Amino acid sequence: MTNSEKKTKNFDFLVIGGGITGLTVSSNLATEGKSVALIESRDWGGTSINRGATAKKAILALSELHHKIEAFQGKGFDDVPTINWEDMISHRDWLVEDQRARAKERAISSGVYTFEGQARFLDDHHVIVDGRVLSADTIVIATGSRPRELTFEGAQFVDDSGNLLRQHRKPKEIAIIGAGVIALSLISSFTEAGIKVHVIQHNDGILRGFDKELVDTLVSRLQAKGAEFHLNAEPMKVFKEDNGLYTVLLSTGASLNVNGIYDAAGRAPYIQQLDLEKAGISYNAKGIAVNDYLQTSKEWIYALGDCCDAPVPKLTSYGDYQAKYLANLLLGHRSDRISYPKAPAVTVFSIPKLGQVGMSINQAKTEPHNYTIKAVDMSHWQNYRRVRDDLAQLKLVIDNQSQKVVGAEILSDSADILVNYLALLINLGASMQDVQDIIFAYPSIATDLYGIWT
Ligand SMILES: Cc1cc2nc3c(=O)[nH]c(=O)nc-3n(C[C@H](O)[C@H](O)[C@H](O)COP(=O)(O)OP(=O)(O)OC[C@H]3O[C@@H](n4cnc5c(N)ncnc54)[C@H](O)[C@@H]3O)c2cc1C
Ligand SMILES: NC(=O)c1ccc[n+]([C@@H]2O[C@H](COP(=O)([O-])OP(=O)(O)OC[C@H]3O[C@@H](n4cnc5c(N)ncnc54)[C@H](O)[C@@H]3O)[C@@H](O)[C@H]2O)c1
Repeated sequence: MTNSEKKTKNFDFLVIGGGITGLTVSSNLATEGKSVALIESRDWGGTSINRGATAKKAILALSELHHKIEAFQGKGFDDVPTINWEDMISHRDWLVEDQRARAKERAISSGVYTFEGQARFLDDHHVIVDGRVLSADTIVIATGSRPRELTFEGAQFVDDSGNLLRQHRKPKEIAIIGAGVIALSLISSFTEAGIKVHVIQHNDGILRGFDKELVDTLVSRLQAKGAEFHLNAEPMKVFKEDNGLYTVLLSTGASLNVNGIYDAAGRAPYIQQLDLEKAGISYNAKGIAVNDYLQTSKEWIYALGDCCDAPVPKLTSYGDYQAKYLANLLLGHRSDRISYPKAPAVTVFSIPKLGQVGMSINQAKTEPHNYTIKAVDMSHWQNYRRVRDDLAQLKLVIDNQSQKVVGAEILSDSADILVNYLALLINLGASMQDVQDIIFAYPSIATDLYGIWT
């Protein structure tokens, strides 16, 4: 240790990573009078605010409007306006900067001591950041994830998918590697702006965890809007041309000429920079190993969010849930193991959106004696017809024994709303009578629940 490293500052809690999970856990601890240090190396608010959901949905706001106006062309709108790409990205910048500043401000106003710089462990009680040594009785790791590293020739030309959303100059044509949730959430925002999008997927499994029929309908819509799917294709080599464009050679023999190529081929825990070995913390390729209390192999060091290997999806919603649990555990408000809600809701924010709650259709199909799948075409229902949501489809998973809905998948512009209503009903165990006993504002997506929840 150097002299400056010897001036150690002690805290009750030390939290590494200022994403949503690190911010929530540290603010909740500080609010109850604990001394808490929070360290962030890049952008306050982490992936979610800067490169994920917030950035994506800022742009989706305009893409959805554009899509709707197009659906009403000749039915109230004569012309479809062109999206001004530069202005749309500025709108994103404004929202992201605003949310980033508020995220840091929220921590400070809760009493958290914030530090900026890359933290790494010196031992199992000490962390160094920007030449300063910080120590605490309890340490929380919330360093998130990064795009998975690609290894083909020219992979250095492939950009982080998050950078797709902050490029001020409009590209003409782009390629995205991977046809998972990130790619499918982003494509519509580009095609609505008139950008040609190539999606490269190394097998034929687009959005693997979702019902194939609904995914195929979504893919047909995306293709009609200007997306081209290259299935059973892998990038073999990327090189930069003299004119600034990139050539992507695919395993199928095809070659693409694009303005940019982006990595949406899965994410990996961002932990290599932490020197975990010095603290004796165990980890694997999926993240830092944790038990059901989110404790690592050192019992006073915890990990949560995208950087840990917990048996749940790596999503903001789960990170936030873990952060609230952990703060309560560390404050002594609870002592039980973490358990996760039985019917979580997720949405792929494409146009139309694809929502899933509770048991998936794929899972239900493997147990036909236990579950019945009911397909409902909602496109002629007034809520959907009114807004020309012509693809609206719902699939319900019904438990044969209880006759209760235990899962659903929805393809619709309003899937995020309906999926959350269904999450409420499934998680609260609502009966048919419970729903009939509520008066919802009529007519709205909620009033459709009278028909769905039978
Ligand atoms: C394009 C995209 C779209 C997404 N959309 C959704 C969505 O719609 N809904 C949803 O629920 N989830 C979504 N996700 C997933 C979601 O963003 C992550 O699950 C969430 O951000 C994880 O939060 P976290 O706090 O664990 O990690 P992060 O948000 O990654 O935050 C970790 C922070 O730690 C910092 N850090 C790392 N190492 C150090 C260090 N050594 N010292 C100090 N600081 C460090 C990083 O700079 C980062 O700011 C999306 C992800 C992407 C990429
Ligand atoms: N709306 C949401 O909830 C949301 C949105 C975006 C991201 N996320 C989170 O981000 C995580 C990462 O998303 P993602 O889309 O990167 O991962 P993903 O695992 O969903 O999809 C990656 C895809 O890339 C394919 N792939 C992998 N290597 C490839 C290669 N060399 N060439 C071609 N294809 C390849 C995979 O088969 C897979 O289909 C998600 O698991 C999720 O937790 C959530």
